[in-house]
Amino acid sequence: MAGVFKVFNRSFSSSASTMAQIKQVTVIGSGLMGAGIAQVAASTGHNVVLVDQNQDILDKSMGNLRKSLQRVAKKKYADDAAGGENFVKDVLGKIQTETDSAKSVLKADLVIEAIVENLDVKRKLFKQLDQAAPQHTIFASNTSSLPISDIATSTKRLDRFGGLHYFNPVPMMKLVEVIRIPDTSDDTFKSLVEFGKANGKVTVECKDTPGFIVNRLLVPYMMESVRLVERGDASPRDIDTAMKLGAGYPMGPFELADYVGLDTVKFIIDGWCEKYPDNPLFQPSAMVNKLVSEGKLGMKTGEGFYSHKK
Ligand SMILES: CCCCCCCC(=O)CC(=O)SCCNC(=O)CCNC(=O)[C@H](O)C(C)(C)COP(=O)(O)OP(=O)(O)OC[C@H]1O[C@@H](n2cnc3c(N)ncnc32)[C@H](O)[C@@H]1OP(=O)(O)O
Ligand SMILES: NC(=O)C1=CN([C@@H]2O[C@H](COP(=O)(O)OP(=O)(O)OC[C@H]3O[C@@H](n4cnc5c(N)ncnc54)[C@H](O)[C@@H]3O)[C@@H](O)[C@H]2O)C=CC1
Repeated sequence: MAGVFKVFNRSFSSSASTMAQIKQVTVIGSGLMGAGIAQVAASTGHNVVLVDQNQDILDKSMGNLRKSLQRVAKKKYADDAAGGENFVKDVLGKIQTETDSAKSVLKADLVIEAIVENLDVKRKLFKQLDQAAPQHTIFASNTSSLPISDIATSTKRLDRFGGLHYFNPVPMMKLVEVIRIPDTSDDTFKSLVEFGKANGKVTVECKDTPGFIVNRLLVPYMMESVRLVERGDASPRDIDTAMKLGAGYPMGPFELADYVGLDTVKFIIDGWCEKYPDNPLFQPSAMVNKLVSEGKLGMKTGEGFYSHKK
C-alpha cells in the first residue's frame, strides 16, 4: 500500500509504515486512573469503551468522572455555563461502559489497561484480550511498577505492545511516560507517542526499567520519608510542610501517598523488594504494612496517614 495518510496531525509514508489512526479506545479498569484516562481520551475526541468488573463500579466511576469533567468545565467555560454543560454532555456521550472485556475490544484501535497492580491478574486479562481483539489493535499497560515485558509476554502481539503511564489526577497532570520493550515496533511506539500528544500531554520515553522515570525517583523518596517517621526523626505533617515549602512540591510525600493509595504504594515496594532484595531503597515499611492491613488506604477509604473523613 503506497501513499501518504494522516495520523493525528502528522503525516507518515504508508510505504514505510503501517501506523493507523487511533480513534476507538478501550480502557480496562475504571478506578482512579482508568476513569481519568477515559475522561481525557474522550475530551480529546476519541470514542471510549470503559470496562470494569460490574455495572455498580462503572456507575460509581461515571459519577466521579462527571464531577471531574464539571470541575474542568467550570474553569474552561468560566463565563459560558451553557458551553460548559454542552462540553460535559459531549464528552460523556463519547464514553460507553461495558462489563465484558472480550466484547469491549472488538472495535478497539488501542486498549489501555488500568486494573489492579498484580502481574498474574494483568497477564490473565491480556491473554484473553489477545484472542478477542483485531490484529491491528495496540495494547498498552498503565502499570506503575511492573515490567511491561512481563505483562506483554502473555500475548502474541509483542510488536504491538507498550507502556502508557499516566499520572494522577489524569485530567491535571501533563505527563505521559511511553515505554517500549525490545519487541515494540517503531510504528507502535510512534502511535503511542502520538496518542499521548493527542491527549494534550507531554510525552517522555523510557526503557522498561523499574518505575520508569517518575516512580523510580518518587517511590524511594516516599519510603525514605516513612523511614524518617519510623525512626522518630520528624512527623508526617512536618515532613509534608517541609517538602512543600522547602522543595516546592505541590503535595508532601504523605499527602501524596494518601492521594495515590497506600495499597498501590505497598504493591510497588513489595514487588521491587522481592525482585531486588539487596537494594536498600526498595525495603518495605512496617508502618505502611500496618495501615494497609487495617484497611487505611488513604483518601479512597477515608483514612491513611491522615484522616479524610468529612
Ligand atoms: C507516593 C509515591 C508513590 C507513587 C505511586 C504510583 C503512582 C504513579 O504511578 C504515578 C503517579 O501518579 S504519582 C502522583 C503524581 N501526582 C502528583 O504528584 C500530584 C501532586 N499534586 C498536584 O499536582 C496538585 O496538588 C493537584 C493538581 C492534585 C491539585 O491542585 P491544587 O493543589 O492546586 O488543589 P485544588 O485546589 O484541589 O485543585 C485546583 C484545581 O485543579 C483542578 N482539579 C484538581 N483535581 C482534579 C480532578 N481530579 N479532575 C478535574 N480537575 C481537577 C480543578 O480545576 C481544581 O479547581 P476546583 O475545581 O475549583 O477545586
Ligand atoms: N493510583 C495512582 O496514582 C496510579 C496508579 N497507576 C496504575 O494504574 C493501575 C490502576 O490503578 P488505580 O486506578 O489506582 O486502581 P483502582 O483500584 O482505583 O482501580 C482499579 C480498577 O480495576 C478494576 N479491575 C480489577 N480487575 C479487573 C479486571 N480483570 N477487569 C476489569 N476491571 C478490573 C477494579 O474493579 C477497579 O475499579 C495500576 O496498575 C496502578 O499501578 C498508574 C499511575 C498512578
